[in-house]
Amino acid sequence: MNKIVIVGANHAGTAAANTLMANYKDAKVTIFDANSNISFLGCGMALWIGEQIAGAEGLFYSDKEKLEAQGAVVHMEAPVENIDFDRKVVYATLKDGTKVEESYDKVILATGSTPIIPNIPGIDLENVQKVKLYQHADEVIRKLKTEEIENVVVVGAGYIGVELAEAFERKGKKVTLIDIADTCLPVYYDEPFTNLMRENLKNHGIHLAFGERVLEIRGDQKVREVVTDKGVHKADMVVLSIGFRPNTALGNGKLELFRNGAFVVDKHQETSMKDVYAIGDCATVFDNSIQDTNYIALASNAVRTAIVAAHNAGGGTLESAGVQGSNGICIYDLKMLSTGMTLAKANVCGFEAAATDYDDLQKPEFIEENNPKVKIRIVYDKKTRVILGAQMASTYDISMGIHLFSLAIQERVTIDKLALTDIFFLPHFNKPYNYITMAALGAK
Ligand SMILES: Cc1cc2nc3c(=O)[nH]c(=O)nc-3n(C[C@H](O)[C@H](O)[C@H](O)COP(=O)(O)OP(=O)(O)OC[C@H]3O[C@@H](n4cnc5c(N)ncnc54)[C@H](O)[C@@H]3O)c2cc1C
Ligand SMILES: NC(=O)C1=CN([C@@H]2O[C@H](COP(=O)(O)OP(=O)(O)OC[C@H]3O[C@@H](n4cnc5c(N)ncnc54)[C@H](O)[C@@H]3O)[C@@H](O)[C@H]2O)C=CC1
Repeated sequence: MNKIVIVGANHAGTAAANTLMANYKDAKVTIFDANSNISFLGCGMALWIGEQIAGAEGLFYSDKEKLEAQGAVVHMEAPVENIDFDRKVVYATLKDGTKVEESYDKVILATGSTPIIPNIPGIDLENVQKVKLYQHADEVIRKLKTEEIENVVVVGAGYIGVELAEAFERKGKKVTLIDIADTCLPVYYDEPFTNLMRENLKNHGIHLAFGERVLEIRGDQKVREVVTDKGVHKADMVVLSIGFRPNTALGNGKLELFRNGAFVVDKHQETSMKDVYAIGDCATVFDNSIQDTNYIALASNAVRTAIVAAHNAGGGTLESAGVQGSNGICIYDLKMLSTGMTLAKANVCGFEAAATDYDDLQKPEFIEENNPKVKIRIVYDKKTRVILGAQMASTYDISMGIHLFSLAIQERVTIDKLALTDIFFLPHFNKPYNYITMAALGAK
């Protein structure tokens, strides 16, 4: 028997448990999670808040019962308080207060992340909201139902902030979106693309306050305004979305940490200590675009890293292929996708990088319906010609295209090889001179 304890059972922990129980019959899996629910798809939070879906029911895909039906022992509302890595024992408190000690052969840490909370005055005022868990979204929705929430200020115009700004606007709120950077989504896109999203948000009446540093949140008991270095914004609710911080307190000085505090793992998802694995938002990833260790908090990475860890902890051998941080967003029908590095980031990282851009229609001009504009940028290394990143935007569903670039970065394909890659043509779908080919051919 191989005793495996999984700490944290959201996307990463659940995927690890499923993989173990499907493939390793001798694995005795015990799971602890501090929360009362698991598998909440945060990606559906904006759709739920903006009432684009009927409710939250469909945003869960697993629970204690499903995991137990496969053979796991699952403790919910049972925070793990300490791990003795030398004795290989996990210490937790169960819901009824019972203290338990669970020994293991292998432990998988899937403790995820928590939202970063800025250290500014007024942060504890009523109606200053975090947005990570199901409970957070539920609370926001309950408060939105009251008449008193008219002005919503979203701090952080990354993926969560932009998605929630749309959701609040759909609910008829006056929305201000603040970012310390001078644009939205700066982590994922270069200026030609962030400009598209900026215009999109502005055209839907969202007030943009980019390049502003939040100094203070003011109110009586409840929040009333947000003060930045450039002005004051009225606020009945403030939503904080300035990124995630990995939850790694259980490492307790024993495990090597990355610069942001994430558990450093190798390509088997093993931490600096043997038989201790870490997956999902609490761990690092190998980023193929920079060819180095990085931190990229995504549910997609959580699932993949979990599969790798589960096979290695279960007794098999599986190496991660690394990741490119591929991602996408859809705001009022504008779809944007990116993978790897932006040009700006590549240059900051010391690459001699260049970008090749192409704007076109999705299909030949003679297709008069459902034929929107598309925009693409491919970032490559001028010296090696290796593709480093790609960005795409359209109101057309071009999302499958970004996977090609994800694989290209993973496999270190050059821009010249991509230019000659066999890309099919059918007018119902695309052009004979496909924009991917055209952008690649345009590389200097
Ligand atoms: C609003 C929103 C939208 C998002 N949209 C997307 C998207 O579209 N695409 C995408 O790829 N990603 C998206 N993400 C990111 C994605 O949700 C995270 O990357 C993902 O949740 C990471 O999963 P995880 O299991 O590693 O960590 P978490 O989801 O953080 O789960 C960690 C689990 O560990 C438990 N835990 C922590 N400490 C302990 C302890 N000491 N003892 C016991 N249990 C513990 C917690 O209770 C929790 O259940 C979104 C996130 C949010 C908030
Ligand atoms: N569609 C998707 O794939 C989604 C992915 N996610 C993931 O969840 C994680 C967390 O998302 P976010 O919180 O949106 O992080 P993020 O990293 O996407 O964006 C954070 C934003 O906050 C800004 N910021 C940082 N400090 C600030 C400050 N003090 N004041 C004002 N602005 C500040 C940054 O400039 C950045 O624009 C990310 O890894 C993200 O990729 C979240 C939602 C959707």
